[in-house]
Amino acid sequence: MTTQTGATDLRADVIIVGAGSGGCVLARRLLDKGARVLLLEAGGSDTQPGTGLLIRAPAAFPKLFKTGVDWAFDTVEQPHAGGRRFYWPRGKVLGGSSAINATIYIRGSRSDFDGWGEGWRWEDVLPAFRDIEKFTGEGGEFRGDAGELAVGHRAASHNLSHAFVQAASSVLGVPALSSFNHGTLEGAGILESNHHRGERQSAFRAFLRPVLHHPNLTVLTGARVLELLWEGTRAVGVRLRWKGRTLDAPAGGVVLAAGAVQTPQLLMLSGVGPKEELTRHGIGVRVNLPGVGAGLQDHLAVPVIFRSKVQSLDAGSEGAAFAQWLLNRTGPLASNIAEASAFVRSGPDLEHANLQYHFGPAYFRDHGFQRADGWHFTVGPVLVEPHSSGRIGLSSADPLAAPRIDPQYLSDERDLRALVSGVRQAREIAAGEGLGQVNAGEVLPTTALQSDTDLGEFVRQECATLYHPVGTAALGDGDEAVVDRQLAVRGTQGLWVADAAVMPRIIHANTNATSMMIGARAANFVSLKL
Ligand SMILES: Cc1cc2nc3c(=O)[nH]c(=O)nc-3n(C[C@H](O)[C@H](O)[C@H](O)COP(=O)(O)OP(=O)(O)OC[C@H]3O[C@@H](n4cnc5c(N)ncnc54)[C@H](O)[C@@H]3O)c2cc1C
Repeated sequence: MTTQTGATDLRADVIIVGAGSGGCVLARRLLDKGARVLLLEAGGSDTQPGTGLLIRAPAAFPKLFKTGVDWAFDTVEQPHAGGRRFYWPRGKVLGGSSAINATIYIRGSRSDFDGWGEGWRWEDVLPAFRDIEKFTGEGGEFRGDAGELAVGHRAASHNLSHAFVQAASSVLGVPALSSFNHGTLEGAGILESNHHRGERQSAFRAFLRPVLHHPNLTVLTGARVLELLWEGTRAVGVRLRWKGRTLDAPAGGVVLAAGAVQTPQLLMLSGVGPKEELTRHGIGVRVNLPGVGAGLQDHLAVPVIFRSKVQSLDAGSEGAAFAQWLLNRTGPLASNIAEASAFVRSGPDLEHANLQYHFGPAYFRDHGFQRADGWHFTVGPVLVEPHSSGRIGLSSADPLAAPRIDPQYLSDERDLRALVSGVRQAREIAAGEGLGQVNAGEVLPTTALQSDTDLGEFVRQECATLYHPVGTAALGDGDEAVVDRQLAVRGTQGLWVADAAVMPRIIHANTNATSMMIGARAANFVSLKL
């Protein structure tokens, strides 16, 4: 599958590897600055038969799992989480993971970014967030209304989601909020989404599709980058597989935006990474950077599910839901399943809320692969301040092989304790004012499980990724930093990273908005050096 637009040769000022959240925003902002951009995406178009409509219908995202638009990675066995291998979906399509995600739009908090330090504090990143947003609600100093990305409340939220907000705020003693995007992550509220008239707005749809015929833009789909090309320590292009051929594409600079899983893999395949890891796989060391692949963090979610006395989102026929969505872009498929959230501290001594409940007026377990008849709602505690961290390594020097993914889930005891407390609190919320009246009984973990030991075992067996890996090419100043504060790869020239990999510490919320913000800011740094 190929999309070739604008200029037809492969010569560019900048090559961007990966048309995901970071890559699409970066490409658009570089075009705006007059650069010639070659964007290389391993996946295909987002309008392919079989997946195109499922990408556009927001609540259909679980139907995209393990299809052709999903890399469908697996972690290595996780010794602290029942020895399980965790399934990790990642988008392999124009738009990347923003084309298969749950469309929640949420920035991190002021303290998240202040913690990243110089150049990345809240005051530094806020203009970039505002710049990308076309916010449909009440504006104000924190919001942008002139950007490309539709942001705001969905046209409709389920009554159960409103009941959750009421119950969570009264049980947890936190305020009911109209938005989480003002820099503070405390309270309960309906989540904002990236929807436009009932359809998903991926980063590709918002930022690139409108300018696809720009003369300075070439987008190649089905273009798998294998490694970087070098002159000494200067990146001067990439080698790629495209239409069964291996090609070399030169450029004035290269930006990796292949995501937190594959950006470190590409760096290592190109000789940039921890010396021992490269040597083990027979790869020559160009720059010994021990931080590449290290510092991997993710958010873990636990399904706590109840039967509902009122009709839930997933109760009707799938065919009818699809017909309604096709007709006027309303109904269950115009939802994003995780419609509401609440942020709370699992203990009084914590500085920040470390749990984010995701509420869905539906049965959501095992990425949606496991279904159940009847009406349900899910109150899923998600650990947004994990202490465990792992790494991305190589499984082989073969660029077409999947990398070795080891998040080391629950290796820090505090993470298990926080999630167990989250399960207990989810039960309280489900019994709270508003939700208690429609709660027809606990399905998961089941009321039989009450002790810390039993609930701990339940968490180990049932927890799943909330799809937010970050930190594998972290920005900073120390020895473990992979990129500097302008996102340039240390020890190299002409090479940058612009995706979720650069987050030096996972934010306390969903990671898509921040990945796009990183793409937007990267354009400023890269264009200065071209
Ligand atoms: C199922 C799911 C649900 C999620 N839900 C939400 C949500 O509701 N809200 C939220 O805020 N966040 C959510 N996230 C997380 C969010 O989408 C990601 O953090 C964000 O998209 C990451 O952006 P990125 O630019 O780092 O990588 P990606 O968007 O993953 O982009 C990387 C791109 O690089 C391409 N690529 C990789 N390797 C190569 C190569 N060698 N050559 C060429 N191209 C390559 C990939 O195909 C992909 O298109 C979700 C993620 C998933 C997977």
